[in-house]
Amino acid sequence: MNFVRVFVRNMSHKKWEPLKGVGIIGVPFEKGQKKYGVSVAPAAMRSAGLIEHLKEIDGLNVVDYGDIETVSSKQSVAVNNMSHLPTVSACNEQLSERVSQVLRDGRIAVTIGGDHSIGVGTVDGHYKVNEDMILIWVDAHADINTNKTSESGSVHGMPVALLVKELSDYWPYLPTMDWQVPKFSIKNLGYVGLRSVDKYERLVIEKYNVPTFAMEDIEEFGIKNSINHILQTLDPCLNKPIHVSFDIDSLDALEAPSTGTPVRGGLTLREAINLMEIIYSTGRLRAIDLVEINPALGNDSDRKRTIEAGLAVLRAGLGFSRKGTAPRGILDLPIQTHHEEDYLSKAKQN
Ligand SMILES: NC(=[NH2+])NCCC[C@H](N)C(=O)O
Ligand SMILES: [Mn+2]
Ligand SMILES: [Mn+2]
Repeated sequence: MNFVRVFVRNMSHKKWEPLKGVGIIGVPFEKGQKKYGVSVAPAAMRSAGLIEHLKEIDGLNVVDYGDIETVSSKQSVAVNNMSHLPTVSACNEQLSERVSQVLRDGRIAVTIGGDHSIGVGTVDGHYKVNEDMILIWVDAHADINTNKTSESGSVHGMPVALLVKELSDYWPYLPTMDWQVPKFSIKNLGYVGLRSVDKYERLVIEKYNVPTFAMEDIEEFGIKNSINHILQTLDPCLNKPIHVSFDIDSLDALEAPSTGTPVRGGLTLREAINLMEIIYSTGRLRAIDLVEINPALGNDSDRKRTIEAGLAVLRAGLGFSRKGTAPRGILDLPIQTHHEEDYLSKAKQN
């Protein structure tokens, strides 16, 4: 009787078996934009103690899946207004596989970029494992240009448009991208933090009614209501896996100066931490990308501040509590605080 009940419960919760922990993937890649240095971020994050910091989170098991090997593609196909497409494509193809592997291993996939063009690989890899996933794009920018609407020709401004099926007809044939079939629906996308949106990007967001909390909306509703509204809208039954693609430039340029396309007037670190804590607390967060940290930009203090902000965002998304955690095995310890000692010795004296 007991056995049957346990068995049934396990069956119905098959998808939400307890996670084994997180898997870290580094993507030292910068060909999705034009500035030197964003490819250094995974190494900079690692030497700032990324793995150790995450291991300090109570009970979190961390496995490092290493870096994606990024090589310049020798294929010389050119697509109009799309810089380094074959190289971007080759990196994302590998990344997609690695993300799927981490998720299939029962871990949250934490990907450290790299520029935001790597969102193609992370979301593609997540979608292959969880077709019902929802995507929260936290960014100053919408990254939903096509090669026809982009003013920069940089693929880091195009990943969302490459991913969503509703925009597939707006692209020409993209050589080297055959591995990636845009199946993800724009109906499962939400934006947080926008404040630099190109004309056609705005058109797309309005046409498809993408739940969007730009900075002025966050001003009005606060970060907590904003993210809760997005989660409710995309997933009214509150049972879908969540992917957060976090561009460090969503933070105010004062909080995260070392990034390629900074925009003033962004999220405070406190808002970003709160956002990640709320998403973590759903128990459904399955993938985080942290992108666009560029340690080569700014001075030492800029670099340090930006990396620390990135670490704080990741920790908040993975269960770190600002209230602190009790030491393990506390029940076995004789609990006696200094206060109690004082009190007892005073009581004895009297
Ligand atoms: N991931 C980023 N930081 N993207 C910035 C994109 C800027 C601009 N909208 C463009 O398409 O070029
Ligand atoms: Mn971005
Ligand atoms: Mn951005």
